[in-house]
Amino acid sequence: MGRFGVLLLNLGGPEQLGDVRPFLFNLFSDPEIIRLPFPWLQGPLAWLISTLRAQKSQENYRQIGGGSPLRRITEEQAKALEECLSRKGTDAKVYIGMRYWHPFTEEAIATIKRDGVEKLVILPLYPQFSISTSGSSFRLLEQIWKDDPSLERQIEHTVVPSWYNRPGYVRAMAQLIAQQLNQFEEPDRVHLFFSAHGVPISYVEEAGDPYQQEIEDCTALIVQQLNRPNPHTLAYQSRVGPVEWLKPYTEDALEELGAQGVKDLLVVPISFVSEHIETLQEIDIEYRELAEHAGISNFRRVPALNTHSGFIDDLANLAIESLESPSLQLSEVMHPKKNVKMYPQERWEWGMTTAAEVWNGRLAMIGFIALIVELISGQGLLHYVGLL
Ligand SMILES: C=CC1=C(C)c2cc3[nH]c(cc4nc(cc5[nH]c(cc1n2)c(C)c5CCC(=O)O)C(CCC(=O)O)=C4C)c(C)c3C=C
Ligand SMILES: [Fe+2]
Ligand SMILES: [Fe+2]
Repeated sequence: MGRFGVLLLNLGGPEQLGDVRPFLFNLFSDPEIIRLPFPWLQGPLAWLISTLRAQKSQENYRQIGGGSPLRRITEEQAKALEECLSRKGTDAKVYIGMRYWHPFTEEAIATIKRDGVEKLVILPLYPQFSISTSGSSFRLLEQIWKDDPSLERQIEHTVVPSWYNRPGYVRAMAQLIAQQLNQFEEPDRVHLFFSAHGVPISYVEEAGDPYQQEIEDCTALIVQQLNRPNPHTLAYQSRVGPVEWLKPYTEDALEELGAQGVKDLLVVPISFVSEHIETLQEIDIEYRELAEHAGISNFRRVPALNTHSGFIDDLANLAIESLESPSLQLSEVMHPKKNVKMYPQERWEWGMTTAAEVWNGRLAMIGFIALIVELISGQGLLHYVGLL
């Protein structure tokens, strides 16, 4: 029997304030996060936005203790998963590959190769698939595989694109919600507020990102499992930049519920399984304040799953099922046969025409001038459009 491995994919987060700028640079350098028509703009824009956004972002990380807890929690999840697999009779090593910060995906693959892993399950810690999250990590892995053909020979891999509909995960979520509901004075009067991380609407409508559908299906499954009379709302948080994102926006939905007279509200973060800046800072501090202003006097939140035992148990079952019957290859996830244009920059490459070349030049001039103005004045287009 060969050596088994499970690679957990996650985003990564700055561990100290000094990491914030380079972390943001890595994030904005990713074409799956900022989709630009011209690849050469990516580096300069990533530098510009990360430099200008760093201060505001650092302030948010300062409010949660000076760094993201993501690495620590992901390591705890990996350890719990490894132990659970072992209890179930499967000896597998669990690795962590972060997309934008340590331990990077590249390092994880180097270790996996050195350890002689022969069967690998690639398991994102995002329950729902998005081009901007799991898709981005899969794309990176595909590139790593292309750059090192020995990986294909050594490792039989299988990819889990998403798992929001796993019964154990849905049960664990419903259990956490029920626990919180029961602590309210009148549990049935509480409004359940599912808050998912947003993505620009063009990801869904133009690029065919299944994210919104998976979020909606996931919410419906959890509500069904919970089987309580509470009304519920689904909204999208953490918008960045000038374009339209999935709606309703969390801040608008909170205002509206406040105006309708809702007093007791329980927020359920559903697109991420660890505590992170957007639960600890954005929900617990920013949205709480906004909700209280809107008249929602009793604002509480369901904790993230972290190492919830039912959740880890389900992840272990999922990993074992995938090891036993490998199914999807990276190439199949990345280039699906169905009619979905999952990876936008491929389209742009096809669209490189003379007209695009002319626009290249014009945009370079506009961008350069805007950059100078912004750097001198500290105010400008990027502030105006909301990227900073
Ligand atoms: C399912 C979860 C996530 C989706 C979808 C997602 C898309 C997405 N994110 C940005 C921009 C930023 N994200 C940032 C941090 C961040 N994002 C997620 C998850 C999803 N992102 C998490 C868990 C975190 C926090 C990690 C941590 O440190 O705890 C940040 C940096 C923080 C900040 O400055 O606000 C940015 C920027 C875009 C543009 C996007 C979709 C295109
Ligand atoms: Fe994000
Ligand atoms: Fe945010």
